[in-house]
Amino acid sequence: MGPTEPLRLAGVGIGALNGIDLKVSPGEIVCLSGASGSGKSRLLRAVADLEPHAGEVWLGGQAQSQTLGHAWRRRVMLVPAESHWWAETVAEHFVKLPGAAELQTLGLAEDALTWQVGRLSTGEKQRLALLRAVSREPRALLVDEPTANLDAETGARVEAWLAARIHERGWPTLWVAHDRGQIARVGRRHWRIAGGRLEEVEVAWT
Ligand SMILES: Nc1ncnc2c1ncn2[C@@H]1O[C@H](COP(=O)(O)OP(=O)(O)OP(=O)(O)O)[C@@H](O)[C@H]1O
Repeated sequence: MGPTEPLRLAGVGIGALNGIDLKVSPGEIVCLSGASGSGKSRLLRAVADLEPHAGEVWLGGQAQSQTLGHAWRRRVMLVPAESHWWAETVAEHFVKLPGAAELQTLGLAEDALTWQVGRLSTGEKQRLALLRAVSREPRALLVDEPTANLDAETGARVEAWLAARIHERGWPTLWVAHDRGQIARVGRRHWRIAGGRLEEVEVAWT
């Protein structure tokens, strides 16, 4: 059983967004959408404490403002649209190496961990960055368009795998998505940023 702490945004303000109150329960996926440039990524960066912002973010009883940035991000883990890679090979970026079955589920070659980072395609980077984040056992997840660079079939696999991990581990999750089908499949709640405001949209169950 995973941790069971909610993630709570209390009066968060960044850029054009102000006074955002949002509670994400353990294992719950809240989808965020909005036009390009509306502030989705910045909001995730604020929740990850990567940009100065107004308001407070809570992970259970722990306040972001009372926690060192790196310790906070170890728990409230952001997987940005463009992942960062600093060492030469893929495996060096993992604290705990994923098994062959997990690589296969994500459509990755079984020797992908031995690869040089420089040869990774955009979609391979995206999948390996998700795997890396999940394998670090965070307490909450922030994912920015996790299937954006993938073909439909691989995207569907990654989506199902990620949603299953989130539910299994009990991570409260903010998931930036554009695809209505994806939002309906993974999210119980959907918030859209429009005109500098966050508004709740009814999730169309299919
Ligand atoms: N550090 C910053 N200071 C000021 N403005 C910024 C900063 N970072 C981003 N912005 C601006 O804030 C707005 C929101 O950016 P953000 O990256 O959050 O958009 P987004 O909704 O994620 O868009 P996309 O879907 O294109 O990724 C953009 O107009 C961007 O140029």
